[in-house]
Amino acid sequence: MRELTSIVKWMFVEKRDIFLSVLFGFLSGITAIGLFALSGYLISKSAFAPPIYTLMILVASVKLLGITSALTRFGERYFSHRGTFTMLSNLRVTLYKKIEPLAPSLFQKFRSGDLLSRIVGDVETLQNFFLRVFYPPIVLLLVFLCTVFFTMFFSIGIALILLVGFLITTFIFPAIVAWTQRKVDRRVRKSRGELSTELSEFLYGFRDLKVYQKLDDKEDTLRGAADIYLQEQERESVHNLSTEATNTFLSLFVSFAVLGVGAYFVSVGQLDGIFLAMLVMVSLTAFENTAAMSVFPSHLEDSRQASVRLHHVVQTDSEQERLREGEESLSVTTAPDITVENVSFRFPNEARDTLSNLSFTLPAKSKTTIVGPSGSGKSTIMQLILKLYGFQQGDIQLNHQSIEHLSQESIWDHTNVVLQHNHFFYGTIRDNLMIAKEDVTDKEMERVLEKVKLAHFSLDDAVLEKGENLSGGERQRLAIARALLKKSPIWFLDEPTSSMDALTEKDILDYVLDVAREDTVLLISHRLTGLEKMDQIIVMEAGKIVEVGTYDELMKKEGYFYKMKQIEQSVFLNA
Ligand SMILES: Nc1ncnc2c1ncn2[C@@H]1O[C@H](COP(=O)(O)OP(=O)(O)OP(=O)(O)O)[C@@H](O)[C@H]1O
Repeated sequence: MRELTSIVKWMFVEKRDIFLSVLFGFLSGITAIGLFALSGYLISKSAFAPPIYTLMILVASVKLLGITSALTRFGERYFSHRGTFTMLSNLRVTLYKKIEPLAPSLFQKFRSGDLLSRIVGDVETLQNFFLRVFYPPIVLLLVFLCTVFFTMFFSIGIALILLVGFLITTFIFPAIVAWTQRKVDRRVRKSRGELSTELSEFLYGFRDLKVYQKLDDKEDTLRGAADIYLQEQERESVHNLSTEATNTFLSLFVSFAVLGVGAYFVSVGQLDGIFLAMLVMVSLTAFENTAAMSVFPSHLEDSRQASVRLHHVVQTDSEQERLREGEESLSVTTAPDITVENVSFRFPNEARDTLSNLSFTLPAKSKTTIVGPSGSGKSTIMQLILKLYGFQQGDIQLNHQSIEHLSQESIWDHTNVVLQHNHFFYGTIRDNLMIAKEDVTDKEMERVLEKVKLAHFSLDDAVLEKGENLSGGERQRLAIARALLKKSPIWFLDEPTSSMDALTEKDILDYVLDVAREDTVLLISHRLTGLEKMDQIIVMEAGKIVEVGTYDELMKKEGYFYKMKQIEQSVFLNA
């Protein structure tokens, strides 16, 4: 319940619609009871042939109550739905704000399908929280208290029957149902998450599954997950329908009890017979509203589980939260120096350190390359400087400001980043370039495209999702074009030219280094060519730095770098 309370706090920012929904719900419930009570009284009274003006007043009142009831019902629906949509948007915005700083470590904890099912499905589920869980019981309680109070003027005994019936249908029965509901709901939710996970894996991996002829196996798994989900949904529907039927039976039973006991009271002279039909109508109408309580446990449980799952996604320890609150902005106008001091890092749930005791400095405006075998931790160090992961030991400073105290956004703001895999959005070349800078002109973009040898594209050319219609080298050049437009004083380039031919690679890297001559550049590279012009080369192996120096120094030393270079040359000559 703690999770539900905190999620509700994010949702219930706008309180006006909540108040209006309760008010109109109450007015609608009470006027509906008034309408049917008066109708019952009118029928009984007509049997005694009262004066015509009495009938006229009664008929006019019935009509007035009918119109009021319809209008207030409309008001209730209008405000409750408007409130629900506002709450959902509040929830989505708050959730996004909380999730954003947690990426990419979030993918460490959740598979993407599961995450999607939580962010979309569970948020959607919570739309029922206000509509079916929060305000209907408040309205029901208010309407019932007024009804019981009204009935007391005619018969205390019947008022007591209504009260007992109310307690059973509104509290006792839903509480029993809620107890069994937990298990049913948990199974539906679990199977939905599994189906969503399988489906997203199937879609993402479709091409590879096809090539490796494993499509049928995966389809079977997917069909199995879908069947389980359907079975669980069916079980849930049967459970909900039987709950609804039992609740209706109990409500009708109370109205029969009112009729029977009322008839007895009339026969012993404790109740005027003219009010009997009215009291039965009151009971029937009042218990009509308790039908909503039969779905209350299922929606409460749904909302509770959805909030637990959402809470789990955005959970951060309070220490991290505190640090985030005290963060400052990185303020640099020229290229800063970057110092890494005794940094050790281990990915969550991993047994061994990925980086151990790393120390190096990137002087302001310097050009540094990190080289090393695959898996030695080159990309990881870049991700730590970008504050995408928090490290366990050591410190990283930008211009002597520890990144622990700097906000992620301000670091990214001052950095041009080209990663190994860059994302491209469905749209045009222009849309994909404008992510770097919104006020960039077409001329600037065309110039940059030309510099990265993409002049054959126009800004209006289509880009498919994830850049599917571009070659690997074109995707990398487009990512470099994006970074060039950003014009920030720090450059992080993670194998930005690995899919390009040697000539294009050389031309583009030369151009980038020329543009970045006044900036601090960190380039991760697999290839050991063209490193002569770098100010320093850091050689890594198995998460440790094994050598640092200029190209000439490292070659002269004839150590690890020298050996790597020899191997590369021999592979090149043998190819
Ligand atoms: N999200 C992750 N969770 C757990 N381990 C990871 C994660 N990402 C990378 N690793 C591991 O950390 C180590 C270093 O990875 P990293 O990507 O930094 O290597 P790299 O030197 O950049 O390799 P490459 O040249 O192949 O890109 C590898 O052993 C890798 O398996």
